[in-house]
Amino acid sequence: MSRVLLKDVRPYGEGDPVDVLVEGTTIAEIGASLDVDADEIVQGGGAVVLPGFVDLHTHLREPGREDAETVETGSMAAALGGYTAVFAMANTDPVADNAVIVEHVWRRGREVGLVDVHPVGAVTVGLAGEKLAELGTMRHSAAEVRVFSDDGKCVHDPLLMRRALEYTRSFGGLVAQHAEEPRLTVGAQAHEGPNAARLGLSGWPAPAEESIVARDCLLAAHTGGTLHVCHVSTEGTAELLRFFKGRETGGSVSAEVTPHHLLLTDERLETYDPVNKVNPPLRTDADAIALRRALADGTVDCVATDHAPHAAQDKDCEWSAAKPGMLGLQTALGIVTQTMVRSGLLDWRGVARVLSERPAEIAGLSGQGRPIAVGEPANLALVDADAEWTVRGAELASLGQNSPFEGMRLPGRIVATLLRGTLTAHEGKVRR
Ligand SMILES: NC(=O)N[C@@H](CC(=O)O)C(=O)O
Ligand SMILES: [Zn+2]
Ligand SMILES: [Zn+2]
Repeated sequence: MSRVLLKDVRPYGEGDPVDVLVEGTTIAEIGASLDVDADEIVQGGGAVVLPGFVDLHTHLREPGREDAETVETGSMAAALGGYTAVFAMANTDPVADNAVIVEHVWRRGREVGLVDVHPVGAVTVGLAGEKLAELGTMRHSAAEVRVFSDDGKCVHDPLLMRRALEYTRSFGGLVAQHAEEPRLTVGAQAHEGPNAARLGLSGWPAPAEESIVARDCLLAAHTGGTLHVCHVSTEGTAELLRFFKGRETGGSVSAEVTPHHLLLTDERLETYDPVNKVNPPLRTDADAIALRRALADGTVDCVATDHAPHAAQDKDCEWSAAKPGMLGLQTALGIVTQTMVRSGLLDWRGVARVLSERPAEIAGLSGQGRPIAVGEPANLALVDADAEWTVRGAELASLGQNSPFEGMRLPGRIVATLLRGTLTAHEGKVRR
């Protein structure tokens, strides 16, 4: 059995440094200055140990756009970012709306072996919003799909959404909704407000998101289904979630916020640089502040990256022609450290909750988001909380280079990532 010794680390950033011995796939011993042999020693230098991160919202672009990202390059980015599990969205080409495609993505993830790649199944055939996909077949495939989403598009037909909630309920699945009322966002290019007006960009109004969130929370309660709200972007959505989560109902609702919606606002649109184009759009300062608060108090359950790599030709063009989306996997921890930890809104226990424990619970992953304790699976991320680094899109593992954080100095560096006891990343390099 292989043994990895993590020297001088602080679980959840608490107490004096200890050593953590990993044997095979599990944590075997935790104690001060362990005197044991190991195949590999990782010098922690006081680094914070957290459970490996779980991303409920990743775009890996395979099949179909392997020029933007593949399961392999996306897995590398994930490992370097501290992730041990990612959920690969279904808006590929062909769409992951059947057992063949989800099994392909699942198998590729296993072959690469750097992170657990869980395919998300489409809710409707071809993401067309007209007919339910074969959800049960995907659930019972080798990929064991549990999370279903038409992300990129909204399941806007309320009857289809109702049926999806009812059907997924029958096998313990959930529907992750991209909340965007399409009639309110025809031609939308930017958050509807003074900045978009001044820049001449057509608006994406907050109620386009909020009206769908309210409707779907009502449907989840009525059907007893499980709803997950993707990339919450407005203060109003946070208020709605607070209201619906406070009600005693049969259904269940969870929500995620992206790192970019925690940090960036539509003030960045001034330059018309399409690296800032994303769906839902960057909003106002007041929204970002409300989202941080909602994440801190649990109204928004977790952080999900919405990692959306794009090929250069889809971003290096005029604003209206550019595709929406931004890289996220390798910068998420840095943004969360900056917006949530440095601001005092979350401690490292809280970071473990929003980046690992809650997403693992929402998706029903039994081996992820576990306590850092003897006998538990060794899915771990080591974080140098004090180190700062400068983001360079070209140096990130993704094929696409569309990072809006280019040139920013971020706190919080991933020292190492372990997937079931095996180092997948160490000192900025992927381990194969
Ligand atoms: N977020 C984005 O702006 N783009 C995503 C789709 C999505 O998450 O809605 C993509 O697939 O590129
Ligand atoms: Zn989306
Ligand atoms: Zn997405």
